[in-house]
Amino acid sequence: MSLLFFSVENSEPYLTLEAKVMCGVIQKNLPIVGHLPALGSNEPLHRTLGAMADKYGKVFLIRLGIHLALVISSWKWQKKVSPPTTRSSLHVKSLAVKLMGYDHLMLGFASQGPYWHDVRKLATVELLSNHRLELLQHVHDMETNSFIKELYAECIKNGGLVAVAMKERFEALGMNIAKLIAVGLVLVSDTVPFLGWLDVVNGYISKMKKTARELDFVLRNWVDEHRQRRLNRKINEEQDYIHVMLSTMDDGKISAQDANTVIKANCLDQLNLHVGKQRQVDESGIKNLIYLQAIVKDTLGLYPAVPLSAPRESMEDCTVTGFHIPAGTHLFVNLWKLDRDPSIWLNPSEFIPERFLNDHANLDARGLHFENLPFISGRRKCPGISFELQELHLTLAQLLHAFELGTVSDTIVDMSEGPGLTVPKATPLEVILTPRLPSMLYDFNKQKE
Ligand code: HEM
Repeated sequence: MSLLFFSVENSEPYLTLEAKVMCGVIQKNLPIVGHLPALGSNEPLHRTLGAMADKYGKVFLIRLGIHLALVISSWKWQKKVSPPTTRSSLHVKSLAVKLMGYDHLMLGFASQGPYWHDVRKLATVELLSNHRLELLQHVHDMETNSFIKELYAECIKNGGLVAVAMKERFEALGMNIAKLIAVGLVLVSDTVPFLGWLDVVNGYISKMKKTARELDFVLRNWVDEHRQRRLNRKINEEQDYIHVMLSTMDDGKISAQDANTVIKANCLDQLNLHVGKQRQVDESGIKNLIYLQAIVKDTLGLYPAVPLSAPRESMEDCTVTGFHIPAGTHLFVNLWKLDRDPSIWLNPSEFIPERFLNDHANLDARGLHFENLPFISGRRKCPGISFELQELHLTLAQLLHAFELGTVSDTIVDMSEGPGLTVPKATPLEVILTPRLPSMLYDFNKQKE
């Protein structure tokens, strides 16, 4: 089977418009059942298609304007229609795609072909390669540190806690990092915002606290060991300094007691500063934060930033497990529904990161496991996976380590989704931040000097 993607910014309003005009459901051996009022409503398309999957099954056809579209909501089906090396694909031509994708020049909007191939290679081998991300790890660390520092400073200025609208903050952080790391993919904040994970604040404070404790534990062990090693080394290094002080004493310029005090203070100051810096979690510490990784996985499953794959088109007639699929049929994979399959996940709509510690411990989100596909799989899978995971882990770790998070007046966070290609929150997220760690870790004393 030959399939292909195209991406449409704001594709949901576009699809909804067309769907309003002529939309019905065809199932194998079933007639069109009529119009779907829900498609004309404000409900996000992935939810509408998800509800249809509950009614009509994990695979069904809809009529979308003049096109037929196959909608897949099960990982078993997705596996059958999206082999990683699908060839000879045809790009869906549409005016909307042409206009919004700069005449198919943006990577996500480009037709499969030599241009897409070259730009994709540039993105995966150069801009977003693991090697490059490793080289530029300090950019991630630096930007995330100053993001946390800024929030911390606001807390201090406000007498200990502050209410912050997070969306803009995350957008600015993502933008800064993306600009520095992948100049040329600026599209990130426009089309692939990656902020949905903070929604987990909704009733999950205890899980956040558990993560913070995990961070404390891992870092404390590391710091204790490190502090001891560092102290020993520092004492050796100070030997030279001591010799100088002793000779100054011999000259009668300083007493032995004063010399001792100066040496100790000097030694401890430097050590505190050094250890203080290390107590802020960095990229190298993330691999030990198993629970934090589970939180990110479960959040990506519950709130995939791209809930519905961009439609692809079959170039020729084909059969998918007994179903006849005519050439020109569009394909949508409902990633949102797929990640909530009750035959795989216990209580799929609930936030239970523990599932990734036990039964599904070996699953990762990189497109190898079809049960969990927030970045999709195959040739058009997201090239920003490593970048994104690095950023999510680091920002979440730093944030939960540095602050207690709460909601304004302890209200439940409104989780409703707004319209768009990605899943933005309908209402802005405001959280109350209260520092957990001493200000020494953020170099405020040093800054005052
Ligand atoms: C949580 C964050 C993200 C998620 C869940 C995500 C998910 C996805 C998915 C599902 C697709 C395939 C869409 C389709 O059906 O065509 C995709 C494509 C893409 N993503 Fe991401 N993405 C994320 C972040 C990023 C970031 C940070 C970047 C860039 C630094 C990025 C760059 C791209 C590009 C360029 C494509 C198009 C690839 C192509 O068409 O060959 N994504 N993403």
